[in-house]
Amino acid sequence: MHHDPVISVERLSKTYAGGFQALKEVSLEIRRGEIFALLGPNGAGKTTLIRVICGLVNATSGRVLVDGHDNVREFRAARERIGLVPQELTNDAFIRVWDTVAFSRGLFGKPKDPDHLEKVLRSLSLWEKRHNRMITLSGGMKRRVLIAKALAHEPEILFLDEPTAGVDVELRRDMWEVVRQLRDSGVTIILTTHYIEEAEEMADRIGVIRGGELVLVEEKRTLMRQLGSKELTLHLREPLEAIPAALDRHALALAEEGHALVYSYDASEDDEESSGIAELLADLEAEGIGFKDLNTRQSSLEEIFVSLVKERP
Ligand SMILES: Nc1ncnc2c1ncn2[C@@H]1O[C@H](COP(=O)(O)OP(=O)(O)OP(=O)(O)O)[C@@H](O)[C@H]1O
Repeated sequence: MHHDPVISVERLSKTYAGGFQALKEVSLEIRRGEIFALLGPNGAGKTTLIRVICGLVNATSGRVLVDGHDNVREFRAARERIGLVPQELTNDAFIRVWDTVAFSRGLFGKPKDPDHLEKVLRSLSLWEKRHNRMITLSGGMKRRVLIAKALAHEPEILFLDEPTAGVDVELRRDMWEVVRQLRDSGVTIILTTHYIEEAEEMADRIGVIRGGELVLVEEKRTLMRQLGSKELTLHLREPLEAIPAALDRHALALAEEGHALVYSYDASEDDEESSGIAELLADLEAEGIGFKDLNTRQSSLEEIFVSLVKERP
């Protein structure tokens, strides 16, 4: 993957006609070939940001470059590089799959290219359904058709606005696989989601938007390493009133009214030696503190996200 930006968003602000400011000086670079997940609570501005980048809504200030093209002054050049999979399923119920996908390509003034459409439909496992009317398709198939429509004009960048909202777990996994294959074929993907699990599973980088502000942009791995800590909980045979001084050197806390000891350590130090667990267990034994059982857990992206969204300035 290269690190040259395929999209540059520069100090973008959007105030809607009623006076509501939906975006506040958002700056962001999307790297060519990555999967970028935009996370944020309801009303945070995710859809607004996508719509401004795609040129469907005008920014109040700031600018967007798509592959170096200003998305307002060079609208056509910018827009033809982008495919957008919208949130809602708004399709003519009686149109046939092939026709609706071909129509989408036509909207961009691209010449007919049955070979390309075949490739797209096959990659989405829609080839057998190409003569079907939309109304005869399952929800999952309909979503695939939306993706096929967005890919019909051969965009380099694909926006997916909550691609799996309201779909069952199986279909969600199925969509993830489709998105991964697209990325592997060289398409840059930007998706918005409410599902932390989705970002955790799919994204190379994650952006968190809150109240119109981009509060964080980070590599998923870095994020999980920096913020993800592991906890070891020991359920004690006898409750403790306080942590003995001999255990001071360990990062311990008492829980469950003295019935449990919670030890926190860095999740990136996964080997026994650097986690300090061996020393802790030795010290516990020396102190005569016995435990019934122990378990570990790692903070997930979900907790990281919740803490980010909660801690308002
Ligand atoms: N056309 C509009 N006129 C006025 N306000 C709007 C308009 N569109 C959106 N907003 C407001 O801007 C804010 C951001 O909306 P947006 O749809 O971008 O959020 P979102 O992060 O995509 O939310 P969700 O996750 O619910 O889809 C919301 O408070 C919304 O009410």
